[in-house]
Order: sequence, then C-alpha cells, then structure tokens
Amino acid sequence: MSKPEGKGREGGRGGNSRMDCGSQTGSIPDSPRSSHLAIDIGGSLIKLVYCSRGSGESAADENCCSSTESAKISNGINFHSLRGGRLHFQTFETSKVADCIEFIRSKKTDFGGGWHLEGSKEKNVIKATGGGAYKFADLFKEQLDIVLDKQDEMDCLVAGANFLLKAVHHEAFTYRDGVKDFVQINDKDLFPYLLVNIGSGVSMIKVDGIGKFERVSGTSVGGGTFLGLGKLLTQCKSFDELLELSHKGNNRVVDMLVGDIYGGNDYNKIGLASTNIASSFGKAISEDKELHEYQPEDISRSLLRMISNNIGQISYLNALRYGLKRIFFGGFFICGHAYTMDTISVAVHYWSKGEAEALFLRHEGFLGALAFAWVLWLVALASTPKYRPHMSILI
Ligand SMILES: Nc1ncnc2c1ncn2[C@@H]1O[C@H](COP(=O)(O)OP(=O)(O)O)[C@@H](O)[C@H]1O
Ligand SMILES: CC(C)(COP(=O)(O)O)[C@@H](O)C(=O)NCCC(=O)O
Repeated sequence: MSKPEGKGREGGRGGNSRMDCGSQTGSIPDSPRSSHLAIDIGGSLIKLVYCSRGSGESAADENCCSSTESAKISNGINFHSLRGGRLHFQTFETSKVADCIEFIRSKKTDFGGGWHLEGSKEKNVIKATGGGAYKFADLFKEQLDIVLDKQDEMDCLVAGANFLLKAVHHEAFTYRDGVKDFVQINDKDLFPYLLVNIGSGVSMIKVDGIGKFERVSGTSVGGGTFLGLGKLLTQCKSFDELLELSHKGNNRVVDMLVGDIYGGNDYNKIGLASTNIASSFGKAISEDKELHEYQPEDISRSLLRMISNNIGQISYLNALRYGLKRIFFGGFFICGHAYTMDTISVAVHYWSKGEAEALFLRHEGFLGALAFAWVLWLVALASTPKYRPHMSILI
C-alpha cells in the first residue's frame, strides 16, 4: 500500500503547520456549522477532533474532508449512528501551537454554545489530553480564554481504542506484504489485548476491559527518535520528507547483515539467514566513510526499519509476558505507512513464531482525542432528538 495522496493538506487554517499525512488530515468545512471540540497535545503533534452538525449523508458533508481517504475515515465513524453530525480531524505540530490557537480562535464563534462544563464556573472549557494539556493550559487561558479540562493520557488512549474497536466498522486491519486485511473484532472477544501507542515515545498498555488497563511497558525509542535522528542524519526538514526518502533507500548499505559477519553464509544453528540484520547501522563501524558519503535514503530506510522492528519485538515480548495474542498499534508514527507496518508485522510474526499478530487502526493517531468522541456526539446530537435512539451504540 502506498502512502495516500495528501489532498487533504490544503484545507484548513492550520494548513501550514499541519502534518502532511494526507490520510488523516481533513480540511475545515465552511458548512455545516462546526461545534464541540476535543484536543490531544502530544510531544510532536496536536490532534483536534471536532464535531459538526448537519446531515452525514449530504454531498456537502462529503466535501468536508478534502482527501478521499479522510472522507472514508469520517464515513467509517459516521456510518455508526451519527447521522446528525460528523467528526473532523485536524493536526498541528506541537512546536507551532500558536497556529493551533489561531485556528481555534478563527472557529471560536462556531464552537460557541457547547463549551460550558457542568458544575464549573468557567464558560469555555474543552476536553484536553496529552502532556500539552498541562504545558499549555495557561497559554490557552491567556490567548483564548479557554480552560483545558485535563484528562489522563493513558485513560484517553484506552477509551479511544475501545471506542473505535467497538463502534467503528472496519477499524482494525492486518498488514502483510502490501496486503491490508480488515479484521472484524467480535465485541465479546475483544479483551484482553495489548495497545501499543507509537507517538514521540512508546507506551504499551494491557487492556482488560472498558476502563480496565495497566501500562505495562514503554520505550523512549519511538516516533520522536525516528524524526529527531532522521533530521540530524539526513538534513531532512519534515517527517514526510524523511518517509519519502526511505522509499528509495536500501538499508543493507548501512546495516551489518549476518552474511557480512559470516562470510556470506547463514548462521543456521540459531536460525539466522545471511540476509538478516545482525546490527542496525553496523556497517558504519568499519567503513571509513563520513556521514555525507552515505545516501540519506539509505539512512532513512535503516532508521525506520530499526525503530519499527525494535518496537515490534518489545511489543511481542510484552504480549508474551501477559499471554496476549492481539496487539493493536496506534500513534502517528505509523501514519499508514507500508514499510513501517510491514516491518512491525514481520517482527511480531517472527518473534512469536506466528502465534501473535500485529493489528493496525485506521484512526491510529487520534486515539486520545477520540476518547471524547462519544461526548462530542452526545452534545451535538442533543439538539437532534430524532437521532437519540442511535446513541446507545456509543455507551
Ligand atoms: N507531520 C508530522 N510532523 C511531525 N511528526 C510526525 C508527522 N507525521 C507523523 N509524525 C510522527 O508521529 C510522531 C508523533 O505521533 P503522535 O501519536 O502524534 O505522538 P505525540 O502525541 O507524542 O505527538 C512523531 O514523532 C513522528 O514520528
Ligand atoms: C511520556 C509519554 C507517555 C508521552 O506520550 P507521547 O507524547 O509520546 O505520545 C510517552 O512518550 C512514553 O510513553 N514514553 C516512553 C517512556 C518510557 O516508558 O520509558
């Protein structure tokens, strides 16, 4: 599967700072009216989810996401009960929080009316998760007179994943050798599972039920590491640029293979083929080459593979630790990228000897923000009584 075309990149006031993962970024519609917003402010990206009222079936509504893929994503959710409203997704780089604030300011009158927090004196309150809900609380108050109603990040990740897996058709899929297979999860057979969120860093959470979970592990080698190291090593300026480079690269130029150590032979006794990577970036030890003598494409490819493989392996070890067969991967690092998903899948398959499998989520990067989706829907639907009967699916 190739990376979706980023038609959605042009939409919205936050367009300049938005991530360029076209599959996730929807443009901001002028119509229907927007209302009700939730925010997840992570180490790398700010994720906004907001709900607009209006017919989910109209052609105008279809245009609310300028990328085809985004439209499909929204439809996935729309399909389930929300015929009176629609969810929209928007991202900004966290380092450009000012753009996000400007965007919210530009929509503030549209968002009005649904922000009052029950039992609170404050008028403008939005649900917020991620570390930035703490870091930027004062900034939001000063600039927008908005109070961030802070919600725990792990609670939100799990709530978002459970919501998606229970309420959204065609949410989870396997990915092997370029083939995406949607898996319909039986509602009664969802738990337990391991949720691996690959954001700036990585959290691994054993989920036993609705609101029942434990963060069992994590690693600081995650999406931030890929982007940070990648920028340093290749001079790339953006995540998309780095991913693009990786398409054209050959990791074997940089990685030390088993065959490099064993004179072209396999190491059969411990099951290693000559083509297996023995040491990521290991070729750089012995070759008397400067950084600029390596192709950035090869470095990017090797880095992506190293990080994805490592996360796949640690995830499986944690699944093994708790006897979990299913591992769901989320977080914006994945970004629907074929090589990333393939590498993670292969790692899980390889280390589990085919016993466990990696599953990916279509709304991978929005788990935290989507924890509030049902709240957004309920608020939006409250003014649309004829849709109330559909709401039970969300609870
Ligand atoms: N446009 C982008 N800008 C920055 N990072 C991106 C972008 N698209 C994808 N990423 C990747 O996603 C990671 C952030 O994932 P995310 O789930 O949003 O985590 P966080 O909550 O820590 O921001 C980045 O570290 C990077 O690897
Ligand atoms: C601290 C975090 C929960 C923050 O979440 P993020 O913004 O990376 O999505 C995450 O970066 C993390 O789990 N890091 C790994 C820390 C560790 O377990 O060593």
